[in-house]
Amino acid sequence: TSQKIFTLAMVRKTNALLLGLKKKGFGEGKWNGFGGKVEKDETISEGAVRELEEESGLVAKCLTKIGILEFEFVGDPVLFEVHVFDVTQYEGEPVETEEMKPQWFPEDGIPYEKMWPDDILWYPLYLKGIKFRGHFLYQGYDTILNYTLTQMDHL
Ligand SMILES: CN1CCN(c2cc(NC3CC3)nc(N)n2)CC1
Repeated sequence: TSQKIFTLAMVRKTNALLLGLKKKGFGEGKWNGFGGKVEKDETISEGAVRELEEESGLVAKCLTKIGILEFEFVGDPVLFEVHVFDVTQYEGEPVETEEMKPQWFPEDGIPYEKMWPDDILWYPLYLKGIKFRGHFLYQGYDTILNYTLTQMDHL
């Protein structure tokens, strides 16, 4: 199988999480962190910083790798590998862009029903500061056939 590397930056402040409503493309209509593809000439974290600024206007000053999520789709040989980062120090205020409409959510008010089905499984670990590696087998884009989610001490 081939692997496509993506980034996902989760921006947090005291008891609140910044999510963006994806306005077009993959994941349209879902709330999510900010991210995209990693270009050939950049590291994964450089890609995460670039996508966060492109999609939200925020400039990450400090980001921590907190998870790796692998997504497999029945019948599709391409494996998605999503590198998840926690951003606690940033410059600027979130702005709506062509891609994303940003909104702060309280940690106990995450709109899971309007997010990818895997989020409700790994967000609780993320919000407790637990680093994780997960592998999800999807059938289509709405059904998780099975998954593994493992706590990691170092990423
Ligand atoms: C550039 N993006 C970043 C976010 N990303 C995903 C995917 C995902 N589930 C996969 C079944 C699709 N779940 C979350 N939370 N994010 C896809 C690629």
